[in-house]
Amino acid sequence: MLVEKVAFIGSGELAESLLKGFLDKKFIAADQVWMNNHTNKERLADLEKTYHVHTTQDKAVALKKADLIIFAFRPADTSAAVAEMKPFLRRDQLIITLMVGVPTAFIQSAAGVDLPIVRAMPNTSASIGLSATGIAAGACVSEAQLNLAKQLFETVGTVSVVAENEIDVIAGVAGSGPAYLYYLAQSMQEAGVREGLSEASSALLVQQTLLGAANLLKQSEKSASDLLNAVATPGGTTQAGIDTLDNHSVREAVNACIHQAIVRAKEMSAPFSK
Ligand SMILES: NC(=O)C1=CN([C@@H]2O[C@H](COP(=O)(O)OP(=O)(O)OC[C@H]3O[C@@H](n4cnc5c(N)ncnc54)[C@H](O)[C@@H]3O)[C@@H](O)[C@H]2O)C=CC1
Ligand SMILES: O=C(O)[C@@H]1CCC=N1
Repeated sequence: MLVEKVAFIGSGELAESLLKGFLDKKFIAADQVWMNNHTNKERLADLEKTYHVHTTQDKAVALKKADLIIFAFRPADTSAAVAEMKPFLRRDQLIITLMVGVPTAFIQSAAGVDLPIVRAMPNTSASIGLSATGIAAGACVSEAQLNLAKQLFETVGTVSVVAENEIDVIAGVAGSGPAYLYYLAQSMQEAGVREGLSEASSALLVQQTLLGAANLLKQSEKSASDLLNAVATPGGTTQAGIDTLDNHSVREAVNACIHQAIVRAKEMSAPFSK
């Protein structure tokens, strides 16, 4: 399946991360892309200037002849956005929806048409081709359409095809996941500075440490716990640090963090599941 025209409805942080990744990997060319939002003309002008894509505040223009439509607005804006799009949505268009907590069945029923809708949960690392994305097929999606969505997200990272009820878990682990690591990076950088490093030096050391550890975790045959043990010389500095994390119940905190993110996804889905 070839894609002729892609419309992004909603042009915020995630839409830009995906756009950048898709263009860099040449899955689509800039002149095949229409970016839309409903109020922020300046944002559209910036995107047009940076990526040379088409932009429009008119949904009819964005959606006309679009064969791939990406819903990238916030969950709370779903009903209004789908109502605006309703006259222009057709069964031969593939929709990819990114909103946390919004089931494909809700969009289907709000649109009033049997639309092929793939639910996807990528993360912002798509901008550099390193997203961990989960995708799930809605009721009317053919195998070819699911494959197209898979191919699309494979251009910007790894893809796990899951059942739709697992998307909330993927949101909690991988959609929000980069933020947990940025939180860790912030904390490590601040600690480095507090202990006497310059801001620049601490930032570089932390960036490279995270990058090296992530690459090794991906490339090595060893598990995270084997790799941890390889760093922690018995009686050494690492063990002193890890014992302190354990004393502060950081493992439990990470579990609770992911659990709460998933609970929030479920809370957010409540208005759409009635
Ligand atoms: N930011 C992230 O890392 C991730 C976000 N998501 C999901 O992606 C969606 C977008 O998130 P962000 O990009 O962070 O939000 P954002 O707030 O940066 O962008 C939302 C965009 O939607 C536009 N919008 C609102 N109502 C609209 C309407 N009626 N018609 C057209 N455009 C409209 C806004 O103008 C804005 O451009 C959310 O639903 C979120 O749950 C999913 C995975 C990761
Ligand atoms: O924070 C959020 O709600 C969105 C969904 C996953 C990542 N960002």
